[in-house]
This record gives sequence, C-alpha cells and structure tokens, in this order.
Amino acid sequence: MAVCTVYTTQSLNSTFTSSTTKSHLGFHQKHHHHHQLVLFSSNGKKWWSSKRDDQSSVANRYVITCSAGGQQTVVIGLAADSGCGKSTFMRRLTSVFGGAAEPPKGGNPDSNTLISDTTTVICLDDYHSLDRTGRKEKGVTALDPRANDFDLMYEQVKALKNGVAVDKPIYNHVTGLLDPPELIKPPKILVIEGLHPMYDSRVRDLLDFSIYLDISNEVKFAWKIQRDMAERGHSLESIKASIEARKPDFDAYIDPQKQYADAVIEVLPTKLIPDDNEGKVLRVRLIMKEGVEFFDPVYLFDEGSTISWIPCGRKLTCSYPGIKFSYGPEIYYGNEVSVLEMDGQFDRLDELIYVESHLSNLSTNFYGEVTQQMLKHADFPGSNNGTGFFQTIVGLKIRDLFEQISASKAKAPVEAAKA
Ligand SMILES: Nc1ncnc2c1ncn2[C@@H]1O[C@H](COP(=O)(O)OP(=O)(O)OP(=O)(O)O)[C@@H](O)[C@H]1O
Ligand SMILES: O=C(CO)[C@H](O)[C@H](O)COP(=O)(O)O
Repeated sequence: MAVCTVYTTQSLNSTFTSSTTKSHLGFHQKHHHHHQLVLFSSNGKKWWSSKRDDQSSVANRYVITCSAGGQQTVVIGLAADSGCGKSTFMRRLTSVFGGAAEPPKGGNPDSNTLISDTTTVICLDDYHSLDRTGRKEKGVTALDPRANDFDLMYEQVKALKNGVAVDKPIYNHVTGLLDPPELIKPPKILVIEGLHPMYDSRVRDLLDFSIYLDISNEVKFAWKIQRDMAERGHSLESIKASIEARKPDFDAYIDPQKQYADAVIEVLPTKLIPDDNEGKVLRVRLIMKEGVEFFDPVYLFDEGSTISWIPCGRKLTCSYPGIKFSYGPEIYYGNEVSVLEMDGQFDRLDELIYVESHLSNLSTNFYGEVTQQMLKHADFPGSNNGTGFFQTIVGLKIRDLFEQISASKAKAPVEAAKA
C-alpha cells in the first residue's frame, strides 16, 4: 500500500493513505489562497497535481486522481430512523468480524464514528449542514434533505471507497453544533449509517450493499417509550409529539429509501396474539432482493418454495404464543425478493441451533455460527426474536460479500503504481 502526503503549494494540510487504482480526493479547505494542490508520495516524489474545481458548490474543492494499486473499500449503507436499532445492528455486525468497535482514539469524545480492525462505521448525521439552531431558525427537521450536505457526503464516501482519507465533519449530538472535523482513513469495510444513505443517487451508486431497518409505527413507538421514558426521562406526551413532528418528513424522505435496499428487516406486531397492542412479541420479515451480485438469499428447506413452519415441539421449547416461520418468493417495490419471516420469540437461545440447521445459504464459517453469535450477545435488544436473529444473519452475509468482493479484486490485474 502506498502512502501519500497531501500538500498545498503553501502548507501541509493532511495525510492520507491511498490503496487504490484511480483515487479521487475531494479536498475542502476554508482559508486557502493558492489554487493548486500537489500530491506527494512518501518518498517525496511529486505524484499528481490538480487545479481548484471552481465549478464546485463547495469552496476550494480539489479533485485529484492518483494511481497506487491495491484494494478498494467495500461500502455498506444502513438506513433507518433514529432509535430503530442501528447501533445494536452495528454491534452485531462488527462482532461477526471479531474485535470491538470503538470511537477514534484520542479524538473528539462526542464523535459518532466507530472503528474496529476491519470496519469503520460513520454516522451520516455528521453531514448535517444545519446545526440544531440553524434547523430551528429555518423550520426544517434533520430528516429534510435541505438540512444535509449531500455533495460533501458523496465526495467523502467516494474518496474513502477509493482508498483516500478524508476530514469528515462531526455533528455533536450533545451540543447540537458542528464540531471540527476528524480524520477518517479508508477501512476494509465502510458502513454509512443514518437517515439518508440511499437518498442521493450518487451516494447510492457507491454502495456495494444496502440495508433498511423498517420498524412499523406501533413498534417504533413502543421502543421509543422504553428508551426515552425509562433511560432519558422524557414524558409520554413529548415522545408522542416528537414522533408526530417527524412523521411527514420521515414519510417523504426516509421511508422511500427502502425500495432501493438489497435487504430490508421489517419489524411488525405479532399475528400470533389477536389484537395485540403490547408490542412485546414481534413478527419480523427479512426481505432479500434476488439477483444482487455476491449476495445469495437465505432460504428455509427448499429454495423458491413457499413454506410455513412451526418448529415448536420436541426440539424447540416455545411458550405462549409460540413461534411460526414462513418463507417464500414475493414482489417488493417491483423487485423479485425472497422473504423469511419469524413471528414469536425464543425461550432458549441454545436451542436456536435447531432452527439454524434448517436454513441454507447462511454464509457461516462453521455449523452453529449464528447460534454462537446470538448466545454471545444474549443481552442485546432483540436477542430472543427475529430482529436479533436476522440482524446476525445479515452480518454474516456482509462478511461473505466482503470476502467475495476481495477475492474478485485479487484476481483482477493490479495497475502499476505511478510513483
Ligand atoms: N431489536 C430490538 N428489540 C427491542 N428493542 C429494541 C431493539 N432494537 C432497538 N431497541 C430499542 O431501541 C433503542 C435504540 O436502539 P439503538 O440505539 O440500537 O438505535 P439507533 O437507531 O442507533 O438509535 P439512535 O439513532 O437514536 O442512536 C434501544 O435502547 C432499545 O430500547
Ligand atoms: O434524526 C436524527 C438522527 O440521529 C437526529 O434527530 C438528528 O441527527 C438531530 O440530532 P439532535 O436531535 O441531537 O439535534
């Protein structure tokens, strides 16, 4: 991997590691008078230079192309409304790769970024262009595209995908302000999580795989109450008001992204208890798009058939209201999908191996890996139902996708380094 250092003609600005053929660096600097940027390799040789892109809406933006050879970052998008389980999902995903995910060492304590050996998770809230006061003054919510900088999001995700580090802004959820940027180096896997990973078509096209967590209104409300009332001391009225205030923009800008997702985890109230309004028992559907490169949907018993399965009995302990699985082909937003559904909850996680052994295409490295992951994180929310089960399965599919993409890149001829 080649190491490049970026200088302007005047002063040193940032260092980045490049591991790509054809990297593009979107460079953003506020106080800069010279209009040329020169990129040097680690041995001091001039690598490439670029004039300022005066057509760009962002001041002093430079686009640099350099050749260095090597592997690309795999980019995963995870979309969901706030409080819908993205952080929990991320913890399950990074655990599949081993090693803990932590905020950047020695950086801003309010950073939203999580880094582990293989993955870096960035939160798209960091691309809010309006801070809390700005949004209030303009009367827009954070879900409104006008409160977000999609140009910068696109430039930076593209740069990272091409192996170039970026100075990413930080939205501080404690103060509601935009903090000074943090350096993000290109990881093996970049996860962009937040409200709008699939909203802008340019960003969407950079994604190697996309996931939408679709939590039905009833369930979202139950979770919000549990967290914001119990853990954050909010009143029931204020929680209701905040959900209502967000709903029009959620419906307009967030929800439509699910049509683009390669996998959707849909969380609904159970059908096993008539007129249930407690929201404790869940019916969860894993909707998997057919024909996605490097992604083979999971199936139950027989691929492409329609199956209904009640596994409760001798090998799986079920208390009221039991567990019901379904599987089959469907059409979702005009696309062919396979849907695996689980209604109900597990009593004993160790018995999950019985269910796991009836599923195929799980992309496990060994027999029982899903069950092992579930047991490892038994204390995470959703571990006794389809939310945790399907999140774990999607985590394994992402690992498989990453391995397949890496293997296909390794086979491709490597372009010679330019320096
Ligand atoms: N699968 C689940 N089952 C039950 N409750 C859940 C589940 N996932 C999340 N929750 C509830 O929702 C809360 C928020 O979860 P999490 O922090 O993972 O969401 P988030 O989308 O990252 O939230 P935010 O964007 O606000 O940080 C949890 O504290 C928990 O109360
Ligand atoms: O929808 C959200 C995504 O997390 C937040 O509400 C948004 O980022 C604004 O944050 P805050 O409420 O802390 O100002």
